[in-house]
Amino acid sequence: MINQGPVITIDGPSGAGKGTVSQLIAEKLGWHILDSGALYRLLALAVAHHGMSADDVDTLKVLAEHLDIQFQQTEQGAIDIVLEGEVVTQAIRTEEVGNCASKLAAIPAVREGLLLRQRAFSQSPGLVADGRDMGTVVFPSAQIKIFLTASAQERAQRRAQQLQQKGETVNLEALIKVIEERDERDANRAIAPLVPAAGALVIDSTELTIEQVVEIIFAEAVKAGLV
Ligand SMILES: Nc1ncnc2c1ncn2[C@@H]1O[C@H](COP(=O)(O)OP(=O)(O)OP(=O)(O)O)[C@@H](O)[C@H]1O
Ligand SMILES: Nc1ccn([C@@H]2O[C@H](COP(=O)(O)O)[C@@H](O)[C@H]2O)c(=O)n1
Repeated sequence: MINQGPVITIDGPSGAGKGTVSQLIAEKLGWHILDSGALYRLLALAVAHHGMSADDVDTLKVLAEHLDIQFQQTEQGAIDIVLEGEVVTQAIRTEEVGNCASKLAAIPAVREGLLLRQRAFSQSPGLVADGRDMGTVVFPSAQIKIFLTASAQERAQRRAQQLQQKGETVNLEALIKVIEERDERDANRAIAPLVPAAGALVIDSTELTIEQVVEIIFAEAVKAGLV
């Protein structure tokens, strides 16, 4: 693997705060960011758009390798995610797309198809990589490995708040069930299951604020001489 700079991996279950924390750490360090879940979500959307079958694993692998994706900076400094020419930044964030992504993510050919694309994000001055297998499979030599978790109840409440802010109606019990199902599938699949990487620092954020989590990880970066 060509490593173009240091890597901090942040793995963990859905809603643990990986994306939020990765963004803040990357901003603080001036590093690149990889939201690997977005790649699985984009693939799920592309599969639906093309009416493809999840059984056709050879075609899925080719699609994963060649998926036409762009991350475009907007004038406001946000990132637009573009799939095959269409802005899908919001469309990929639904629980339905997350669930389809999680089903595709259990297929070895899909993971192989996305592997090199993910590694290509490792560029100077450094990368913060958020996902499920960043520390175990994609960047096993990462300088810092974090496993960020929180109780399913807390994660569902955070997700509910997020959805309510977007004007969506939420059934908390149903959301907990969906989150637990996704956890179960991600943690028990045969390939690249969601487990803490060897040597990972496990952070349970159930009782922590976003700022406290960022502080802990930043302190690790200082300790490792990355800052
Ligand atoms: N420690 C925290 N305390 C309170 N809210 C938090 C905390 N961490 C994250 N959140 C909030 O929880 C929600 C989910 O966070 P985020 O999207 O970062 O999770 P995630 O782990 O990336 O989830 P996914 O894997 O599904 O993308 C966001 O609204 C975020 O602001
Ligand atoms: N490294 C990864 C990242 C994600 N997945 C799968 O994609 C689903 C959606 O991810 P989000 O982080 O955007 O919620 C997730 O449930 C995983 O099944 C993965 O397998 N590996």
